[in-house]
Amino acid sequence: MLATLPQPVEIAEGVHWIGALDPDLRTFDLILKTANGTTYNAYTVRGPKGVVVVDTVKEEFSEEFFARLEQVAGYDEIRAVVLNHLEPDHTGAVPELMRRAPQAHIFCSVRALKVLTALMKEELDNYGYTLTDTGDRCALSGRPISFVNTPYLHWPDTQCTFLEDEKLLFSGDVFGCHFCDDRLYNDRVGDFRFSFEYYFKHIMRPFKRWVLEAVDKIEPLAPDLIAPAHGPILRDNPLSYVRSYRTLSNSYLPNEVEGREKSLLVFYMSAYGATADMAKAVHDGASSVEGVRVSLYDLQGGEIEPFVDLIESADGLVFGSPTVNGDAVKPVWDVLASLISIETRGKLGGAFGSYGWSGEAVPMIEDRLRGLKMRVPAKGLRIKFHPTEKELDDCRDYGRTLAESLVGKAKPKVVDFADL
Ligand SMILES: Cc1cc2nc3c(=O)[nH]c(=O)nc-3n(C[C@H](O)[C@H](O)[C@H](O)COP(=O)(O)O)c2cc1C
Repeated sequence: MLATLPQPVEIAEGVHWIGALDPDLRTFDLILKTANGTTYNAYTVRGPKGVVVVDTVKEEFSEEFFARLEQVAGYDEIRAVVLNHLEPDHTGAVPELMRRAPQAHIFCSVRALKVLTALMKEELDNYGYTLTDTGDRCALSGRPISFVNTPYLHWPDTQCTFLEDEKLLFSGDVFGCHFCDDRLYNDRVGDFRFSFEYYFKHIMRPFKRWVLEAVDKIEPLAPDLIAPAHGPILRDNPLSYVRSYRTLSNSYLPNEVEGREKSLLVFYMSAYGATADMAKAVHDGASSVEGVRVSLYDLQGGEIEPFVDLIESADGLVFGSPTVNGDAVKPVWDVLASLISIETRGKLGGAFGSYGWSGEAVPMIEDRLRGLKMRVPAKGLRIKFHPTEKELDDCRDYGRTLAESLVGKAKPKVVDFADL
């Protein structure tokens, strides 16, 4: 039975897990699926001078959290509350905890102040708080603790907290995953590798460059134990999870070797063949530019997931969609929506498509590309119904212009047939 752990669990000398289990959760933060629910891990550290609470739980699990906390500490013993990440699933019980232990001093990262203020509102004036940065050290409850800021893993505010005498890293969402199993430890729970990688892919991947910076700071600490805010506590070979963050981040980094050929992907959808003909011409035009490798994909024939990996390592993306009922077609939107888990800033973008009378699809796609912080160097190409030979030349020109912009021969050219 995985539903409840009645007692706090001592995971190191004077350190207790006092979190909550949520085995029935199937969707997290609207975007993540979880076949195994999740946990909201919170901890206490007892030292000669009192108790530190590290993180809390989602608000609806507060009762469970306070019940466990009360088994290991009195509220008047709590000297500090460390907040590694201020997302509501870890801070839901913080306002009530502070009311019960108003003498406690809050520690969170410099970048967390705005979220802390939003969380506590005017109540924050009642409490003391310290904003931490990498390398800050102090003796909380009489035990040596240092902080490691890990910005953008996965919010600006995130940090890890290192209990030096136990070499225990409280890592917040870093190295976490959505996997609920009341056996708690990585060497005792079921196989959760898929969950760990899925979490990385959807939560950490867009910030992979920040992940690499964080790993550079964490690896030298050589933690003996990693206690994340979700999922199993990593006591068996904890450094392997740190290294796997490095490997995963590197695997998603585009190949930035100077002088390599650029990759341009052309995606399209077409009901009657007009946008398909445009796509082939855009592809041919782009392919005529030396140093650019161009690939053409009909979205009718593919699952989206593998495209996302291709897109991450590509330098440019062009989308072709007919206008249907004043919009671009759903498979195109599906790809564009799935780009939230990857880094698109600075990639080249373009759009083209056939239309009948109003032609909204192309400008709508361009807006989305700009919203993803992509560079749209030439105005998108719209053609009424089936393209003529002359219009196919325009498509080739458009493809060539985009490809030239990719290899630096940029002379952006405005091609607009809206008035045809
Ligand atoms: C169901 C349907 C709805 C359409 N709605 C629009 C529209 O809102 N605006 C427009 O400009 N064209 C509209 N069209 C016209 C198509 O965009 C046009 O036929 C186009 O050439 C189709 O391109 P394709 O051959 O690549 O599918 C519509 C066509 C269909 C079949």
